[in-house]
Amino acid sequence: MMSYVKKVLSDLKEKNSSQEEFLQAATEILESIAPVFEKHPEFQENAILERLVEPERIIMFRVPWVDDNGKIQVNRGFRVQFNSAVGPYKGGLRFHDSVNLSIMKFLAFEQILKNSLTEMSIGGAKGGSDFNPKGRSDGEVMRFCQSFMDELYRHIGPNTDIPAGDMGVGGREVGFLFGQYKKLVDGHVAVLTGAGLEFGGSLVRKEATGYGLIYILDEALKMRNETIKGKNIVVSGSGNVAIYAAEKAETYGAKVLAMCDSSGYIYDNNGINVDIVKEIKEVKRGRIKDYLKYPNTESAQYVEGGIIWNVKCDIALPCATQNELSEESAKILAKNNTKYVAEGANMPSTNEAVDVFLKNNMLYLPGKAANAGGVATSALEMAQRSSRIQWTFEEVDAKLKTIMVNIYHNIDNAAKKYGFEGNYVVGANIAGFLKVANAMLAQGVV
Ligand SMILES: NC(=O)c1ccc[n+]([C@@H]2O[C@H](COP(=O)([O-])OP(=O)(O)OC[C@H]3O[C@@H](n4cnc5c(N)ncnc54)[C@H](O)[C@@H]3O)[C@@H](O)[C@H]2O)c1
Repeated sequence: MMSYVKKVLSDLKEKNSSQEEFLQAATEILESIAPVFEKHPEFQENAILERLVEPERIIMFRVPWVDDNGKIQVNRGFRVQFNSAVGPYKGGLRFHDSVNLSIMKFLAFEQILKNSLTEMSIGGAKGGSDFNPKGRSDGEVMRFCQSFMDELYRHIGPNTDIPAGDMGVGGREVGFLFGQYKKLVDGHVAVLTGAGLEFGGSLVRKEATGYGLIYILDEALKMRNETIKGKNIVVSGSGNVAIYAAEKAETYGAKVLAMCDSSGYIYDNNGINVDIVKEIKEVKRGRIKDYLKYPNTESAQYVEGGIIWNVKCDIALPCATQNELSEESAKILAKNNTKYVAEGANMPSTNEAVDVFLKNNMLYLPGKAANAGGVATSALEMAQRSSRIQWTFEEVDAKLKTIMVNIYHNIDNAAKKYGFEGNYVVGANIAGFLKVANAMLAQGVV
């Protein structure tokens, strides 16, 4: 059934020739689910793939705002509402200068399958802007968020589309976005997750993606009679996902040797103090090299512009951004005898890097499964808001853990069922796809 996949992919490439990241994600996903079409000819008969690769709706809009010097700035806003077969559109907003339509589409496409894997009845979307909050004042970020919402509000709602945070969009930005939405619709509506605890947010949401990554990794290791305890870990990034992955890994008895930002990485053979990284990134909004200015960090070094994957480790956790781990870096990991790679970020490893992991029999947990804890906890936030109940930290954390353990077994079983035992690219894509495809089939040609 590769011919069906090939045909859809070649049409897709022709129509979207400049959308590199989107084509990269689509190629990985479609090629890995090819075995499904032998067992399910009804999917081809009903043009499920042709429909799946075309977003239901894309919104692009102008975001004008005034900076602190009184100068007018113009950014571009996006919302890709890719698939609502399983539930209302759900997916984060990214504010970063690299944002473009290709990146939005790849993220939204991945999100469809990820959300399906959570088993929480949410469809796939993504949005954002080429605005970068880094170096901007709170006032500038607020005015940008207000202008962004002035357009976005008419396209979202608690039963249609519920955005959340992503890179560059944390608690501060969600607060400003929600404030403007509430004013425009005159209602305290649950339309953004990642909300502050004072206005409908959920405990554990902030920690969820990073914690979830460690929970699924822990389960995968347990199944191999291994533990996280005593392992050396490298975590790329130093943002929301990276910080809480590092924090949880340390409580499980691992040592985090290195973390980074887009300028360079810090390295400490005695283990990174995650509380300092939290202070730098969450409070000071500074750079990772500031780590060395803190007390008791004498054994740490900062490597400007270096590739973090050169640091020898047992476990690699890419938690920064797409395509941050190249084929060359994957070969270095393999040479250094790294046995486990679990992705906190979305598509951080290139398709060639993934081939290296699989060829070297490394355990590889792809982002759409391994970082699904964030969106799953967003769905738990929605459940709490609609029932007007607030669960305790322990309750939400326990549910998150159960979800991650279930995802692991779900992708493991799907891989086995289709004859690809231990290949979680195949396992995650097939398990995620089947639910969406069956929902689309049931709903007719819409
Ligand atoms: N926040 C979530 O709940 C969530 C959920 C699932 C997936 N993700 C994904 O995780 C990744 C990180 O998101 P986040 O929410 O932690 O964002 P964030 O903005 O909090 O942090 C991003 C981090 O990546 C670093 N970074 C960016 N570009 C880099 C580069 N080229 N090289 C090295 N470092 C770089 C930044 O310095 C920062 O430390 C993204 O791929 C995002 O889509 C996030």
